[in-house]
Amino acid sequence: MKLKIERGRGNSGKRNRRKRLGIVSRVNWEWLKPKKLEKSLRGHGLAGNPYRLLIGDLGDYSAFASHTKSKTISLSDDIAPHVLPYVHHVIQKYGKNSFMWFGPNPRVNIVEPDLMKEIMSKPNLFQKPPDPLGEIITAIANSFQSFPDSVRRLVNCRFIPTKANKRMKEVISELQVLLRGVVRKREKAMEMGEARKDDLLGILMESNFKEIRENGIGLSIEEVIAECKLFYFGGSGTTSSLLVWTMILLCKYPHWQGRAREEVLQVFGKEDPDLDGLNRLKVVRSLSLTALNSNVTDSTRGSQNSKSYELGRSYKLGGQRKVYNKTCFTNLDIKSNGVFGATNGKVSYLPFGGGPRVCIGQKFSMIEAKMAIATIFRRFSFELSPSYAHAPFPLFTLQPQHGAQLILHKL
Ligand code: HEM
Repeated sequence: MKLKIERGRGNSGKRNRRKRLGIVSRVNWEWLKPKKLEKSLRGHGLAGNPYRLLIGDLGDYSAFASHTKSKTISLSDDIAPHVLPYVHHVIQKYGKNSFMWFGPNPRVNIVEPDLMKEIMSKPNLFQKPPDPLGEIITAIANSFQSFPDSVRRLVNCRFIPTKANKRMKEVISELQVLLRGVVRKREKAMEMGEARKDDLLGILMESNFKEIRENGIGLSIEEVIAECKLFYFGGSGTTSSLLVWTMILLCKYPHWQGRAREEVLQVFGKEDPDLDGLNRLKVVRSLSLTALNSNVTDSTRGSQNSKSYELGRSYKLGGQRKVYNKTCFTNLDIKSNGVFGATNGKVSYLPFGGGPRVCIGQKFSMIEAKMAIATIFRRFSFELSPSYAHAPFPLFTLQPQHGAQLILHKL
């Protein structure tokens, strides 16, 4: 009996200690650490709002986003205030060397192309998020959700069982089961010597199989699936979004639409487009590159360095701080005197990212886009429908929020 009482006391003592430790670590995470980071950021010459408990700038971020989501802009307007209104507001208020709070995590805004390039070229100092697909899915999920849920998801990083979240979880696990089945089938085929080597999964599995056989290390099934999903998500929305903005842009500039068509007809005549001809489409390529400039709105790098790092001549970065590496602050525009008129030359041009983690599909996507453009332009001319409302909307890539209503005229 005595033993029982002592054990009981011991357990409740442990529970109390754990509770106290839990409270201490929450206070540290929710308040002390962000305040310490804030002091260090300000000490390095960066400016931003004071940290607000748990929520940081997320309330303002969401309010600005909801406000602009209900509006449309003119085709000649700068898209930055519409696409990333809060980031734009913070930069207007605090300047280029600024930061904002995503919950208790600060993010530094980087808008100068040279600094972006410097960050992207140093993947050991500025790491890509370990799960870029997770970031994309979270971004997509958040943009569909109402503010309190999305904020709680971001702040707590916990699963909140809302209807949308539950459906998202179901879809993700259905996709996982489906893909695992496909990979297992391929594994069996490989074992029987009947493997397909003419698609991404086949090539990936073959090289992985070889690596395991020769060196004893390789990707797990889950990692193979993650790679395939990354390619699928990274490659599908991006190129179609590029095509849509190229067409919208060329409705605004019918003169350039005419020049692109002339080039396509000159190169292919009545023949179907081929790879050799696509490589000769200079005007089409330049126009696509121009439309691309505002395709991907931002990308993120985390900096986990304990030592501080001097970025350009502007400021030092260091500590466990996220770097919000933005690439959107250029306009979807071309001037009549040249296709690169308003995009400040090639200096600010980073649509495929940069450094060793540059987009692996950039050449492929340009071929895809030129093939689609060549096919459409030979058969149709097009103009914007009066019902088109210009509202670029960030969903990893930029999407036309109300669709892209175009009127096609058969040639
Ligand atoms: C217009 C089309 C495209 C654009 C604008 C684009 C843009 C980008 C950007 C900006 C990044 C780097 C993100 C970062 O640094 O955080 C990236 C990475 C990536 N892209 Fe693309 N992309 C396009 C097409 C494609 C296609 C067609 C594929 C696949 C077939 C693809 C596969 C990938 C992959 C796998 C990565 C990750 C590379 C890595 O982390 O090492 N992309 N893309």
